[in-house]
Amino acid sequence: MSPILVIDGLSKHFGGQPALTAIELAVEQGEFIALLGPSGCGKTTLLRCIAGFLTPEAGTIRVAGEDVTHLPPYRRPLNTVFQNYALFPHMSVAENVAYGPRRQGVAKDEAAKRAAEALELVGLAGLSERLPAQLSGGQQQRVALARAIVNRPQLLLLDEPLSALDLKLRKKVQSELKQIQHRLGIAFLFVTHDQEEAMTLADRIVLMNRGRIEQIGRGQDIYARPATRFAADFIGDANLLVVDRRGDDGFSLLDGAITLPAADAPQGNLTGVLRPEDILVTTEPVAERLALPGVVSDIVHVGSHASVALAVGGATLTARLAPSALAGLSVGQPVFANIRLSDLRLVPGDA
Ligand SMILES: Nc1ncnc2c1ncn2[C@@H]1O[C@H](COP(=O)(O)OP(=O)(O)OP(=O)(O)O)[C@@H](O)[C@H]1O
Repeated sequence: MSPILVIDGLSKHFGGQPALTAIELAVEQGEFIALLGPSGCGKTTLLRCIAGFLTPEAGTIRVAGEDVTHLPPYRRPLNTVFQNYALFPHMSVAENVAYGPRRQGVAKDEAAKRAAEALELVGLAGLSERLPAQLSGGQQQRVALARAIVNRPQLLLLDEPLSALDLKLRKKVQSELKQIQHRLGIAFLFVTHDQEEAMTLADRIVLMNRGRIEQIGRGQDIYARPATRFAADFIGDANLLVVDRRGDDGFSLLDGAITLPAADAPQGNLTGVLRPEDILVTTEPVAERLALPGVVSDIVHVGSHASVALAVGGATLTARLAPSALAGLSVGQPVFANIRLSDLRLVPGDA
């Protein structure tokens, strides 16, 4: 199967400032992709270039094998669900969904049939005669989705479609959205700045920073093997440590820096990434780990686990502990932070 979307060397500037730089991306048919990154990193700009609302200065965009870079939005075989999915308040749900096909000249009966099918797909078949004001926020969101899929696009772009919903409803609509996407079998490109949402929904995450792609991969793979300091910090919690090459053969934590044998460490500035759950906190040193003596400086209970701050070797490390491992620990207590070299990931850039 050839990819549904291929982006090659895409760049976009606003007033001389780069908003997107050399973007390369291929999305497979039926894939759920999350475009994730902090505010201002270029997610919406990338989506708008794909939709055709912005023209890039360089690069190409291919959808279903066709170069659409210079086609107007309505000629592209895709559709977009926007953040504020304004429905027509005076039209019924069914009329809202049939509106697009009707405007394209589809006969009334056929448009109504397509709208009914789209509403069936999003699970709203029973509510087609209601007005938008008679629906919940989540149901309105599904009407917006039905409107976007009524013409069966091959690719659906979604720009933070759940951001107007409160947290509880958002979680519910997330799982519905995933099921609908699966049923439809069309590729979704979903913009979010919420890493948990991206982890929950996406087959693969495209992590963006300052107009560039930092890393592409499954959420759990980016978490386990971040390619950059930014990726390590953005996906999940991380202890980010300065790496110091001492040239001796020891691995230790001294003066706030991880020291490594020079021979083991790649060239350039490096950050050591250590996940909180990889630190074992004990009162006695653990064999076959580097047992670093330290003191508990804080304990914070976070739902199902506790976050324990440790003053160790001039650095503060955060460990994640299950409640059972907490027994007997208190602030000010001397402990050992036991770590393994194999759990330390070295990424380019300063800590
Ligand atoms: N029309 C515009 N004119 C000038 N600068 C713009 C325009 N649109 C976006 N930018 C700038 O381009 C950069 C990327 O913006 P973009 O909206 O793509 O970010 P984003 O990742 O979607 O952010 P958010 O999560 O806040 O929506 C930002 O620095 C933004 O200020």
